[in-house]
Amino acid sequence: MHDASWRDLPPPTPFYRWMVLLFVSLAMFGNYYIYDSLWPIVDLLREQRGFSYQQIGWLSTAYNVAALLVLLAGGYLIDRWGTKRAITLFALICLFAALVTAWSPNFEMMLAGRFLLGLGAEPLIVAATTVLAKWFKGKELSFAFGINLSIARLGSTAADWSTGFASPLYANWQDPLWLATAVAGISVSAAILYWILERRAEGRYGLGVVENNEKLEFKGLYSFSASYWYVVALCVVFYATVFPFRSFAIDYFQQAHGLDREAAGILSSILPVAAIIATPLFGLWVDRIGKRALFMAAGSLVLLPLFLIVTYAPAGPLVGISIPFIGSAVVPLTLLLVITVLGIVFSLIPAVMWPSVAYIVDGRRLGSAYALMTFCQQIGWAIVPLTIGFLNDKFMAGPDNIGGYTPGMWLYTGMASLGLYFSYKLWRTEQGPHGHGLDTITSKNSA
Ligand SMILES: NCCCC[C@H](N)C(=O)NCC(=O)O
Repeated sequence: MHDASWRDLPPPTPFYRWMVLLFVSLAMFGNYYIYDSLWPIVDLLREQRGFSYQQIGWLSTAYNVAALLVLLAGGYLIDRWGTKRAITLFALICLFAALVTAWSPNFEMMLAGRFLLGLGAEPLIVAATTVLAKWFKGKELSFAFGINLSIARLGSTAADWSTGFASPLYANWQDPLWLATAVAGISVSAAILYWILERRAEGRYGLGVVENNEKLEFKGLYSFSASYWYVVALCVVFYATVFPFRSFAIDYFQQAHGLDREAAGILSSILPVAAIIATPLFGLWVDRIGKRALFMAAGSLVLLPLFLIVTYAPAGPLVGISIPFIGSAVVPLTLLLVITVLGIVFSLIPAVMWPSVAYIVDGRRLGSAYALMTFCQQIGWAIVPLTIGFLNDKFMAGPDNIGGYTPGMWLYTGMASLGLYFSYKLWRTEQGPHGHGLDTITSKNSA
């Protein structure tokens, strides 16, 4: 709680604000790195530990199950402890989770590690959003969110790139996970530095107050409009397609397309790299011209054929990619084009979809609306990796039977068609009398 004297204090200096953004974003960097550190070792887990694809699917789903449980209480805990304690505690949980995942060759232990990661990582993301709202409200909030997401996604990129810069570690499944544990240490250190900064700021600067931020409230669920539910439905199917695809992508590129691990990691990294560059640009563009529902429908349309192109189209000529200090790769042109386009869609849809909620939902219920959307997101994202794992096992997918990966690709395509349907329904609704101006409000004509 803030007393009246807080309002008399000067606002934090820009330097102080950007330092807070940097440390909170570094905490997110570690969080994303640990999550994605598992995907470059899928083949090693199968070869050295005898895991099935479905067990790999469970390692992904365990994260979401924990996130679903903790998201119910996450907002309450952040309010009760304050963001300083909450971020540090959640970063420590992520560190412990990384340690448990790396520790034992036992599947159940690894599952427990991924479950713990879900307990720490998703509320850390919510707490980071709260910090940004507190420090940047009325300033460069959207830009700060963009930077924060880009630094977080650098964590995903670094995990993919570790197949190049840390290639000697990939002789066994465990060493890359120890590296992830070390990166988790960066996350905890950044959280502690943020704590110190905010503590020093108290009594010196007046910070904004964030009320009812990100609290999940099921009451009043029925009063959200049809447009809100179409956005939520798109969010569910979109992330349930892209995140599971990323989880299995490196292994898929190795087994079905014959790439080595380094090349597969570099290829997979194009998706987050494209997102780092293009997400803020799409955000700026859509703010200028509106057409949000149309952009979401266009993104969904572009997504639709990509998994079938990867499966059925000729691989095309080989092309070289070189990333200074990281490594180089020679990959088929078709794969390169598909992953680049997927990266553009992975920038476009999130850049438009998340801010669109603010136009559809009353400001007082925005926190609740976002929390509900994230909750639903986790449900779809929990189910699909398990199903992909089941399909890959059932159809005996592997280098000697690459057709075994095809049912999974059809599942992604089915999800993408649902995304196209929901985004079309959203666009139609927004054209009619119950629209919220998603396609018409721009930075020029908004009040
Ligand atoms: N390893 C990434 C997990 C991010 C989950 C988070 N709930 C989310 O959806 N963030 C938005 C994004 O587009 O990354």
